[in-house]
Amino acid sequence: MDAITTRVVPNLNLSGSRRNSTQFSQTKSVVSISCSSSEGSQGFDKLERRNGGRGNGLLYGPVQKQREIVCSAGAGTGACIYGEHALERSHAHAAEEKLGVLLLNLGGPETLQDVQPFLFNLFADPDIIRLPRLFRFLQRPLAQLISVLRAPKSKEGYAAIGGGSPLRRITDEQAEALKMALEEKKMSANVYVGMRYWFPFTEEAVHQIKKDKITRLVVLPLYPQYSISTSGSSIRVLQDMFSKDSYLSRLPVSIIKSWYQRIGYIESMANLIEQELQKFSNPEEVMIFFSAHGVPVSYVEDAGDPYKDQMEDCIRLIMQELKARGTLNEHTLAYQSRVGPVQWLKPYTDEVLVELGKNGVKSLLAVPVSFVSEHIETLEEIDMEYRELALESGVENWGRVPALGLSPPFISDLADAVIEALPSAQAITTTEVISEEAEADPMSYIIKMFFGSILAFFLLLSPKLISTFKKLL
Ligand SMILES: C=CC1=C(C)c2cc3[nH]c(cc4nc(cc5[nH]c(cc1n2)c(C)c5CCC(=O)O)C(CCC(=O)O)=C4C)c(C)c3C=C
Ligand SMILES: [Fe+2]
Repeated sequence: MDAITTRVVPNLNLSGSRRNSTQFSQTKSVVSISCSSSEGSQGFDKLERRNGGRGNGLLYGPVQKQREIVCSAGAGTGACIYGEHALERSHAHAAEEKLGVLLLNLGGPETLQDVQPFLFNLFADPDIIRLPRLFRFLQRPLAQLISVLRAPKSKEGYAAIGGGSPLRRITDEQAEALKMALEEKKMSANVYVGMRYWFPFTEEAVHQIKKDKITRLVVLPLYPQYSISTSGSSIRVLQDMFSKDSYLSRLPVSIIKSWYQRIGYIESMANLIEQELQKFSNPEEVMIFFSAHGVPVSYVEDAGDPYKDQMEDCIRLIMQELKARGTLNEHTLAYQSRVGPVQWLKPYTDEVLVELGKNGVKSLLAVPVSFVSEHIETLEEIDMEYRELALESGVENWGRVPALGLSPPFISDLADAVIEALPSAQAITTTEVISEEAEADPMSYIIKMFFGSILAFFLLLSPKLISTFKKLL
């Protein structure tokens, strides 16, 4: 049969109800392209000059009006599975077109000096600290405050793993491996890396895509499950940029929003789990302990983040695969890495570890499941903090599954995901709605910013508040 079978996982409303706030960033001497992320990033211009090679000479432009957009690119939320003929067609496209793959990731500080500006960029993201609209003017002063207070603790963590995050190196290696895997499948493509909070920033990658005159683009966030705080935030930055540029707004784009349900990913995870289980003296007695990065409960309950549902579905699929292979171990899922005073998804990894130890569980295999590279939360939080906690609580045998990294079946499956996504690429169409902030009088924004900064300044000077914050962070 010639029919193309397409399975599209239900769509997400990416625009949600969030609006970007008008952003003031200083006028810079060089503006390669006018990219106005709603959060001017710290370290971006300064390090640009200092390091030259780290970026592309791309700097933020002066004050820009932000517009909310409704995006229709890459219509499917998750995997689109196409029949043979669609694949043939996409190979034919490859002959005429210049294909690009944009890998989106979080980014991480490369040195201890990078930690505070990296944290500023993270907390200045309205998808990370979701303030009510009335208080949005406090986003940047608050990000400054929290990043300064959080930096010492984060620095300790990064110091313990060698003084910086390995994320850039690993993501670059994954990009190279993906390019080769695509070539093996007779698909030639440029693969770009765009980080959300540190070098190379997404804006730099997009600038390069434009320079290279890419004619069709697949966007692949390196997060298996979708969250507003991760893939959602990176995609929003892209939407902002694409909607303001005549070339980018016409470029056919396919966005793979989540891919945890791909059989290649599930099998690769099951392979790693089986390999690590074999290292225990009694593999069948080991509890498989999935530890996912948490998000605040309000993301799921108020903002409709599908992250928790997708995570649970992901664990179900991995366990189903293991069962089919005759691996019948018990398992549990908990959430790690909470930050700040609000409620995060439960159960919390640290609390469950203590409980399991008390209940007599002797062997545990930790499985990081929300990320595909080693990073601070695997190398420091799991391998050091949680391991120690588990051993203190009565667990005797501890193991940890490595992140997928460059695992060949995993990279090969990512290449398949890219090839399958190509035919559905379409231009990002935008319905522009001028946001309230953009419509507002710029003077009132300046006044709000001024008083917000004063407020944040006094908060910063209050020792009592600082100690309260320090306890919370
Ligand atoms: C799926 C993965 C991730 C989700 C969901 C996520 C949400 C989220 N994170 C923070 C705060 C911090 N995250 C930090 C580092 C960090 N986060 C992820 C992944 C997810 N975050 C990764 C891979 C990394 C590490 C990068 C590296 O350098 O190796 C940090 C900085 C480190 C620290 O101080 O602990 C913070 C802070 C929030 C608030 C949030 C959801 C709202
Ligand atoms: Fe995080």
